[in-house]
Amino acid sequence: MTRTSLDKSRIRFLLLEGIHPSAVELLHAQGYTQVEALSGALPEEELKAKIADVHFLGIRSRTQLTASVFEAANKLVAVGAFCIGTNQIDLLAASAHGVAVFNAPYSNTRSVAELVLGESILLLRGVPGKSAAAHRGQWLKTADNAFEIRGKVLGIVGYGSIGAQLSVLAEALGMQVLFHDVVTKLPLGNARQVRDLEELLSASDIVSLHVPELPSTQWMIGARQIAAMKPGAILINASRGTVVEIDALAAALKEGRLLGAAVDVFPVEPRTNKDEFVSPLRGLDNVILTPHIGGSTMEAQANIGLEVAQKLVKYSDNGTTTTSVNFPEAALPAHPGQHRLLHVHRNVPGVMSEINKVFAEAGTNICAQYLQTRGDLGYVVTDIEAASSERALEKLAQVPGTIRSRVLF
Ligand SMILES: NC(=O)c1ccc[n+]([C@@H]2O[C@H](COP(=O)([O-])OP(=O)(O)OC[C@H]3O[C@@H](n4cnc5c(N)ncnc54)[C@H](O)[C@@H]3O)[C@@H](O)[C@H]2O)c1
Ligand SMILES: O=C(O)[C@H](O)COP(=O)(O)O
Repeated sequence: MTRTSLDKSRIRFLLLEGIHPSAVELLHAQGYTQVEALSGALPEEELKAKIADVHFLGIRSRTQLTASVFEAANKLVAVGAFCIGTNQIDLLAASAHGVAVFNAPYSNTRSVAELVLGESILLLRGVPGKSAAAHRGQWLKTADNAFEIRGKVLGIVGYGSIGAQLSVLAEALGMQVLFHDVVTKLPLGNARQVRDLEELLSASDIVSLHVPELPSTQWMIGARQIAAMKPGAILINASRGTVVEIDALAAALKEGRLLGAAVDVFPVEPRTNKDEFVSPLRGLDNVILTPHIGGSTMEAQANIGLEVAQKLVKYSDNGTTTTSVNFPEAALPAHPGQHRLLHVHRNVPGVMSEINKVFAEAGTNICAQYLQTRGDLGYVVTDIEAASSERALEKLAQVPGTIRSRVLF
C-alpha cells in the first residue's frame, strides 16, 4: 500500500449529502480509516466549523463551497464533487487555496436521460393529471390531449453528455431531435443542430434543458421564451434550478399554454430530506415534480462513489490530478524508494527557477520532475532522494508564489 507523509490513519475525510457507501468502502480498503459520512448538507457556519480539521471533503450538488468556506478550511487538500455539476463550488477560491477539485462527469448521464424520456411519455399521455385525479376518486378515461411519443419533435438545449445520450434514446423511440448548443456539435443519428434557441423553442413538442449553471444560462427560459414555445408543448428541466424562471413557468401552466412540465431542479431546494419543499409549481396536476433525483439511481450513485473516491485516493497517494476540474492535470507514475514533493504555485515567471535553485543549492539530485500549468495555477512534482526531502519541503514552502506544498513517501 502506498504511504503518504501524513500517516493515512490521520487523514480525515468528511463526506456529506448521503454519498454512496461504495466511497467509504473504497477509502477504507485503501487505508483511510477516518471517514465521517453524513446524510445531508450543512449550513455554512456549521460546515466552516467542521471543515477546519478535514483534509478531504466529499459533497454533492447541495453543499455551497464559498470563498469563506475555503478560508476556514486550513487543512483541506481536495474536494470530491460526487456528481456532475460543480457550480456549487467557488472554483477560483479553491484554486487560490491550492485545493484540487474532482467530479464524476459521466456516471449519472444515463440516469438523467432515462428519467427525461420516461417523463416525456407520461406527460404526453397526461398521466400525472389522470393519476392525481384517480387518487381523488375521479375516472378520467379519455384520449383528449393524449399523444404517442413517436414522431414528436424533441428540442434539446445543451447537447453535452446528457443531451447527446437523450438524443440517441429519443430517436430509438421514433422522435425527431433538434438541439441548440453554444458550441457546434457533431449530431448523433439524425439529430439536427438549429440556428438558435428561438428556432428550437418554436419547433419542438418537448423542450428539455441540459445546460450547466453559468451566468449565460441563468434564467435563460423566462416568460418570453415560454411564449415562443408551441402551444401545448412540454418543458422539462433536469439541469439546474436557475435556468428557468419558475414563476413564468407556473403562469404558463396555469393558463394552459403548456401541456405539462417536469421539473427536477429548483432555484431553492431543501437542504435535507427533513426540510419543506416550497414552490409555485406545487399543486399543479400537469407537472411532475421530483426532488433533484435525475442522477439518483443505485447504479449511478455506486459508480460515482467509486469514481470520485478513487480520484481522491490517487491525488492523496501519488499526486495524480487527471480530470480535475480546476487543477493542472498530471498523470504521475509510482515513485518507489523516492520522496515526492508536490508544489502548487501561482503561475508567474520565475517560480520554476526558484524551485530548482532550492534543489541546486542543497545539492539535491532530482530523480524526476513534472510540471503542468492551468490558468493562474502551476503544479510541479519533483521526485528526490529520501534523505533530502524534509529540508527541501521547508525551503520550497518559502518560494515566492507558493500556494501549497506537501511530500509523499
Ligand atoms: N438533475 C440531475 O440530477 C442532474 C444530473 C446530472 C447533471 N445535471 C445537470 O446537467 C448539466 C448538464 O450535464 P452534462 O453532463 O450534459 O454537461 P456537459 O458539460 O456535458 O454539457 C453541457 C452542454 O451545454 C452546452 N451549453 C453551455 N452553455 C450553453 C448555453 N448558454 N446555451 C446552449 N448550450 C449551452 C455546452 O456547450 C455543453 O455541450 C450539468 O451541468 C448539471 O448541472 C443534473
Ligand atoms: O450535478 C449532478 O450530477 C446532479 O445535479 C446530481 O446531483 P446530486 O448528486 O446532488 O443528486
